[in-house]
Amino acid sequence: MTDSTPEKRSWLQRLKAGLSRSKTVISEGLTGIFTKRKLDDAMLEELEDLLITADLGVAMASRVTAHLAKTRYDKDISPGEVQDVLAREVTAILEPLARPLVIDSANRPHVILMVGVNGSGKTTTIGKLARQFKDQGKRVMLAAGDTFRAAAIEQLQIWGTRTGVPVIASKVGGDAAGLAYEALEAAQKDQIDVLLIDTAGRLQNKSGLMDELAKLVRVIRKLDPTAPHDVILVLDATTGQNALNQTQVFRDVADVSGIVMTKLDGTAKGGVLVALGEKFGLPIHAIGVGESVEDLHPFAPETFARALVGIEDM
Ligand SMILES: Nc1nc2c(ncn2[C@@H]2O[C@H](COP(=O)(O)OP(=O)(O)OP(=O)(O)O)[C@@H](O)[C@H]2O)c(=O)[nH]1
Repeated sequence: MTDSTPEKRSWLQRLKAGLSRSKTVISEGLTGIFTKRKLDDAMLEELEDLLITADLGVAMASRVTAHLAKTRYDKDISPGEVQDVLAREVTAILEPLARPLVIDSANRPHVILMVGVNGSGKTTTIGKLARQFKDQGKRVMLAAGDTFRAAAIEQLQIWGTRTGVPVIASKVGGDAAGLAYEALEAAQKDQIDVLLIDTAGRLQNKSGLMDELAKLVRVIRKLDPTAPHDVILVLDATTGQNALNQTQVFRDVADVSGIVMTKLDGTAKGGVLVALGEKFGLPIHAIGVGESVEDLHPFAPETFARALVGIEDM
């Protein structure tokens, strides 16, 4: 696919438009700082503050400033040169983490547990993934494992209808582990390729959440000792630094194997993906740049990095 095809252009434009608020913070900040000709301590300090404000994290901020201090101190430097250094550093951190979700056909089905706080975009992401897998010719099933809220069950059912994918659900207050067991049993019987299990995301009660997820995993392992094959944490980019806390908690309560970051359209906090990558090193499977199905896109680190820092030549 070339850059000029409509599909690539449209998702790229959504990403760029979405990240434009982060981009503006960074690129306008750089233009403000690098007005003087020679790089000095004050400029380096302002740069460090700017990168922290833009949610890129302390580690990235100190590394970039240390690199510039070493290579460019007392030399002329333009905002564009700093943007290039920044884009390269961000790409270097995120490149090893970009990993498309791979469905192993040896797993029958491949079981994906979706975790994350309520409102993070979990259900929407499940719907988008269901559609994408279905379009690849896979047989997909959904399990409404967030049995606490009627709205969560209904929403998953809507996605099921929309994508033509069966949904296993119970009534509100039902046992999530029992439901997951039934779903896996049905999926095995129906020769399903991918089973996506929604879960409740009540962070307020960490030990409750841990018990619930542990029980769910224990129960489905009675049917398939290798399940779940992926545990995907869905994070909302607009929560900024909160996404770091959420990752910490979910990593403690579940064996998170990768992340999807949603709502990168329209936030000034997109830089948090860099801080997340640096701190936890979890694979990044996809990013969400809007509410419709085609807005879930495999993560492209360099494109993301350049859009984030505001390099325009894309
Ligand atoms: N702009 C934008 N909105 C999104 C994206 N992903 C999800 N949303 C919206 O975010 C809201 C919350 O998404 P849900 O999928 O309901 O979130 P959830 O984590 O399942 O939350 P509950 O259903 O409340 O548990 C919905 O209005 C979605 O349409 C995205 O990438 N961009």
